[in-house]
Amino acid sequence: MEGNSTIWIEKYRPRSLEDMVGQRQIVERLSSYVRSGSLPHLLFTGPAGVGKTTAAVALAKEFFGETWQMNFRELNASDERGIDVVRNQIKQFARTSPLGGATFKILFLDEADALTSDAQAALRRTMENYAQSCRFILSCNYSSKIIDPIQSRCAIYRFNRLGEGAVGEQVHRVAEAEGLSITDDAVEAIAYIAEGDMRKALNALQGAAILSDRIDAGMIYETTSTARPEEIAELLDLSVRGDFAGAQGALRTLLRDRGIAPGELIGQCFRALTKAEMDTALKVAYIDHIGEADFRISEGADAEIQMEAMIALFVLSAQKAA
Ligand SMILES: Nc1ncnc2c1ncn2[C@@H]1O[C@H](COP(=O)(O)OP(=O)(O)OP(=O)(O)O)[C@@H](O)[C@H]1O
Repeated sequence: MEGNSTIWIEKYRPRSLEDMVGQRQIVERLSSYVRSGSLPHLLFTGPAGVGKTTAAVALAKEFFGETWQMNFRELNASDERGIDVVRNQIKQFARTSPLGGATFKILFLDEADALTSDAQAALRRTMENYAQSCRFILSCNYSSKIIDPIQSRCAIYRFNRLGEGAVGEQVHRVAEAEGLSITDDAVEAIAYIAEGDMRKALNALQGAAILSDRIDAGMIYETTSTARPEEIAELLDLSVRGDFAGAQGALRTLLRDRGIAPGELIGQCFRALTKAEMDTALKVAYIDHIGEADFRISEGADAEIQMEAMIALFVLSAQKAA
């Protein structure tokens, strides 16, 4: 079956701006460039998997039609971060004339924030010198890492994490196209796991579809090694009630039996806490304990010991607050 051999994020990458889900304001503004036939340099910022590359490719297709591949080039700045990439590849592409009757070319530079500041300074000059023949679309996670003179030459587009509705819509589309049946709970589970990242969402769907063409929430949590939100809520609830043995048992089940990575589990506890309705002082203490454990694990401390220590501190803080 084709679906098993192709990566769905590529197979179902929207081919036009109109086919993208979410990001409506951005899609509308980008479409108006196509209608007017003119394009400034653009800076796309935002988290992974929300449509920055997709929008750049779709924009090029809509501007150039059949000749889009001749007039569009994608480079990833994290492959080569120094000034040479600007001097060689970028300048080389920018200076040559557009083809097939196009009035300019588009260079899409992914992970532009990986460029060194020297490389960014050279890029700024290239953007100025070849603005007639080439428009730049720079993409990055944080615009603060892009030097001001580049930012001021670009129209800035901030891509947000996709909402649960948008993720669900695309998951339904792909499931239908692949002939899968999927429960509402499974769609919800995918949206929970994805945290607004469509790449994560479609990979979770494809991972579960290897097991069966009838997908439920359990399969999604299982194949992505993620705890269910109810399990996290129970862990927190046991510790708030001061039941250390119970919380410790729940934690060990998740870590040892279910094989959930400590980093993932800490992230899930953090997300659950930020939304939880509980005493503010206790919530503050819990978030502080999470930050401490997260930091220590990142420094190389034993993850399981740190997680248990975190639970112990949860219980102590709850007892103090009682
Ligand atoms: N808004 C969207 N609508 C539909 N599908 C999307 C959308 N955003 C992302 N996708 C899907 O997720 C995949 C990854 O998205 P994309 O490459 O555009 O991410 P990105 O924002 O450029 O992330 P990165 O910063 O990691 O490069 C796409 O191939 C597409 O299948």
